[in-house]
Amino acid sequence: MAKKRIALIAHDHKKDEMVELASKHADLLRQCNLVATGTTGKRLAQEVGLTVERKLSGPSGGDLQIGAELAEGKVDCVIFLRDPMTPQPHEPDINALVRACDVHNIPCATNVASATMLLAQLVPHHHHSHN
Ligand SMILES: O=C(CO)COP(=O)(O)O
Repeated sequence: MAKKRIALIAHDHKKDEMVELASKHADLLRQCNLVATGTTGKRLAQEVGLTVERKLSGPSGGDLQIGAELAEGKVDCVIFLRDPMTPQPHEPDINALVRACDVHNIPCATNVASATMLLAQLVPHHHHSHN
């Protein structure tokens, strides 16, 4: 089965949570192709040791780059830890990415609880038969 391509994006106040989430699921994430916005990707590489393709930072267009890939069928799953308490200058870009997920029916988790459930479903478990 082809590797899943997962997009990982977190706003500044959510980056610690993203690093913690990715650390917990590092074994799984290492089996995937990862793409991230600039600063999120940098932290995941430096602090979790993941290999991540880095796009531009969100406010410079990173969300749009990921949204464009997604529209072309190149993204299987999005984890987007948005900060619901802080206005973002690039809110239209954020909405565009989440909208693209809905247009193309791509799973998009916007908080740690849903991200945890999504990741648990991502890779089919291999059952060993003991017959
Ligand atoms: O702003 C973002 C998503 O909207 C995230 O961008 P960074 O990962 O570059 O901080």
